[in-house]
Amino acid sequence: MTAAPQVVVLADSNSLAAATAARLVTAIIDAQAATGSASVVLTGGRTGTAVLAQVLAVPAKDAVDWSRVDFYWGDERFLPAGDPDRNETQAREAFLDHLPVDPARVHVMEPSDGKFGDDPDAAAEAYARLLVAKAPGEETVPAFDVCLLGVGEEGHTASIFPDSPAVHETDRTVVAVRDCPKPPPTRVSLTLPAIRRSREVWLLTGGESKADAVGLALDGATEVDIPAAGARGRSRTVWLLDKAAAAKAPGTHRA
Ligand SMILES: O=C(O)[C@H](O)[C@@H](O)[C@H](O)[C@H](O)COP(=O)(O)O
Repeated sequence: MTAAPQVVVLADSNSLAAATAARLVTAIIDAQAATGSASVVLTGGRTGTAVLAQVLAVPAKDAVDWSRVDFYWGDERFLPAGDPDRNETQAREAFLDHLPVDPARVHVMEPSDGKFGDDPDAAAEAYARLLVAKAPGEETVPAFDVCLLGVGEEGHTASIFPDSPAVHETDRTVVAVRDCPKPPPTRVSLTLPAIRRSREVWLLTGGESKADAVGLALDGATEVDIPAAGARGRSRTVWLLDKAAAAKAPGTHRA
């Protein structure tokens, strides 16, 4: 079992996004210094997208070779390409379109009008095959340097919801998710076994509506009840919170 999660509490949502963005740039610089490249799993949601937008304001971003970063998604809303609600669309607008990334290293989950049409299972299987192709040796998922994840009010992360088929998935690395409580209803998502291949998992969330889920996740809740509790990195798990979301977290030191 990996080390206990670290908890970092920032004053408010703006400082949460800014601090996480700076941390992400440093993590990418460190990864590239060690291996020549970096791999980051992006998340949807307001907090995750705010972090990406803040990266553009990090002076050290120019020390990153953005052409040698592989970008993946933890989940995607299964919508037509370019739909404003797609995580890909929001990430491109906030961040990817403003940096010299290598388009071949931006690994999107297929849209509902893409190669596989309106078949989320086929899109999920294709993404799983991509992960195998990018993974070392016999592994089926790359060892992502950083996996960014949001957290929902009831404890979901990526598109893995409490007591859902996705949270009980132990074999597949990517699944189609239907009838999601959070719209849109159909999504494609990494599973917890895939997320746990990450070197570092960063859960980032703010606001008092998340305080209950955060408190339960950090106080021993099962991943079936609170899927975010099962999102653990192999070497580090960090919860990046604002004060409101940390209000019920056990024993946290507030920045
Ligand atoms: O596609 C999505 O909706 C996200 O992947 C989802 O997991 C999100 O990160 C959380 O629901 C938190 O969203 P907020 O940060 O907007 O509360």
